[in-house]
Amino acid sequence: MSGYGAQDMALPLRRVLMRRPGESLRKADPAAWHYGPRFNAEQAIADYDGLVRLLMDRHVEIAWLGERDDGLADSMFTADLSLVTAKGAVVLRPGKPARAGEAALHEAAFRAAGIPLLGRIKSPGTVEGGDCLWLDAETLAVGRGLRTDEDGIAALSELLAPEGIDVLGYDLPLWRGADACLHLGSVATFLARDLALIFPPILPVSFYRLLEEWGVSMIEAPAEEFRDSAGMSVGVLTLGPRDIVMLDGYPRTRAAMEEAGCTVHLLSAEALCIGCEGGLGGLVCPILREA
Ligand SMILES: NC(=O)NCCC[C@H](N)C(=O)O
Repeated sequence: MSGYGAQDMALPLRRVLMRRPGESLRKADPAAWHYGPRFNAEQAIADYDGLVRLLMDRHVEIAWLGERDDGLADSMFTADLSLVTAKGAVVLRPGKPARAGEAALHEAAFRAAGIPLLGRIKSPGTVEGGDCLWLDAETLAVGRGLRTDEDGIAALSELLAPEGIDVLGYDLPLWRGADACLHLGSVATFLARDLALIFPPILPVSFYRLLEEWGVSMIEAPAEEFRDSAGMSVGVLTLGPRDIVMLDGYPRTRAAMEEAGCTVHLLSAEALCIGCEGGLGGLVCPILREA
């Protein structure tokens, strides 16, 4: 497969960029990386392999970023470092300083895959992919918070404007503080173009209004499961419209999605997602989403 372009959050996932955790995760100091008490590197790697099997069973093509012992413990969260458009990849600049070295890995992977580089976010701006949600191919909503800042949003907007893409910024709350990971995608995930899973207590009001304007139906994630999952219950992986992978152990969130017509696949990945403070959706950088 050679196509690229993923300006949509829910079209069928065909091709992705991933990085299997290995030595860098094994050697990670949990306090330095802000990993939680459920962190366990060996279990996280086993959890990750479960996700890979699920994607391979579904014939999703995986382009691999090779694992090296380079100390980039968070680098399995590939969704945060790039956005892939129909015109090429945009390599982002993470707001978490320890992740800065990941950008070069992504650039090299796109070069190797023959995917042109549309641009990159440069200092001083920061943008993380977890903050970026496509409403349609011409409209990108971006959360402005601790990981993505005003300079980054301005730079992304300038880069994408010639492609006819509007970039809209939405303020995120501080929530659990400067060291924690909170993205726009932590509080809203598209399950289909017209359906989103949201966590209302910390959803930006203006973004909520935008979803209403766009006619998006919203499912509210149960608060106690959001809390018990340390905020990871909303960050599901959308394989295709209403075709969802979520963390096992959150039955009320699952039931809410099933009632809205979703097929839900469960993955046991506590050590990986709750331990490493990232959602399932963050583990996959879509290269191609296509009907
Ligand atoms: N999009 C995502 O779900 N990203 C998760 C990133 C987790 C990683 N530990 C971080 O703090 O950046």
